[in-house]
Amino acid sequence: MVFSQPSGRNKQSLFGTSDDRKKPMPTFRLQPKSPPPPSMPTADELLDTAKVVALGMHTRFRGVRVREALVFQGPAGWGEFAPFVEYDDAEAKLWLAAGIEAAYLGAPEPTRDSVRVNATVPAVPAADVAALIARYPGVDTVKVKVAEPGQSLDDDVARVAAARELVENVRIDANGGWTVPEAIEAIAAIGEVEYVEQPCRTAEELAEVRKAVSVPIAADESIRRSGDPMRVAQLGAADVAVLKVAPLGGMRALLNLAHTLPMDVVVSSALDTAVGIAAGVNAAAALPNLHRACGLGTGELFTRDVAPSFRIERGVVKPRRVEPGIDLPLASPERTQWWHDRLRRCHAELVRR
Ligand SMILES: O=C(O)CCC(=O)C1=CC=C[C@@H](O)[C@@H]1C(=O)O
Ligand SMILES: [Mg+2]
Repeated sequence: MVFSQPSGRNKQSLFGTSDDRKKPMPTFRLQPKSPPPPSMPTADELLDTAKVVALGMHTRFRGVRVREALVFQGPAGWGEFAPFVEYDDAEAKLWLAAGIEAAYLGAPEPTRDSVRVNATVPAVPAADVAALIARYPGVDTVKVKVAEPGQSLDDDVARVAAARELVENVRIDANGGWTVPEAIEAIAAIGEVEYVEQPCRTAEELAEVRKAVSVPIAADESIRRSGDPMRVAQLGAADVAVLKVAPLGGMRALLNLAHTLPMDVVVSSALDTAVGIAAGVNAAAALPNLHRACGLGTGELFTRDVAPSFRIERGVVKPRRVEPGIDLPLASPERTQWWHDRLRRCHAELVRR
């Protein structure tokens, strides 16, 4: 597989271009007049510069206590390969495509020089919310996790109330944890929010909840894990699309999808290291329209990152180049081997496409 060199707005990715937005799903093709394209990097080339890191977290987040990631360097910068450990190769290969895009093609053309971010509050006790939000100077939006297994609706109501006391705009994320009746009951108990992200598991359930409540509904897993991101739009299941660079296969794939979806988008992290966050910030900075705060402040959840976290000032972050340091918190030799093997399998799947 080959792809073209970066060349202004017509840069191409493994999965599409940022300005050829009529296509419903990104496709790979060459530009006839561009300079001879470099080869797709081999797995050996990627592994030559690869570092596998294990980053501690302040609080457990989506069941993760230690975030593992593989980062590698290419001619355009650093890329990240960090699909969650339970994902199979068919899903994980998109994350590799995103990392290769960042390291070998670089960022799409920006349309803005800063991106508004939200604070992210894991399913912590209400008493801990203020200290978490304090890590996000100047933000006007907080995303609060709800529907955590083992917790009650009262816990959710208390956590959201604690966030509301500090920040004007609150959104909640249930990660598909409610049934339709539970979602309707919980939304009534929690009250006014900016939106409810993925209240239930399926797009059909999201559509049902959306009909029954007045608060906006956002789709996350129904887009990034469904195999058919347009289904949410066809079913009228959401008002907002939460888009993540790595699960969608790259910055340009995200831009293509944002262009095609008939709704507001929010760019969010996939619990990325600073390398992956850079790709998220670059994608958000390249969107022609962006009206809501983005979930790109998750560097604050790590005790240590591969490079200094994106500094949040007055509620915004700015695109920047990220260079991992030399003194990294490396994973064990066994885990490193596991990630190398996984990268080789995903690379083989990408080449086979
Ligand atoms: O959107 C945010 O504020 C931060 C990112 C975030 O919440 C997530 C990142 C990674 C995995 C997910 O479980 C989670 C989400 O569901 O949106
Ligand atoms: Mg979510």
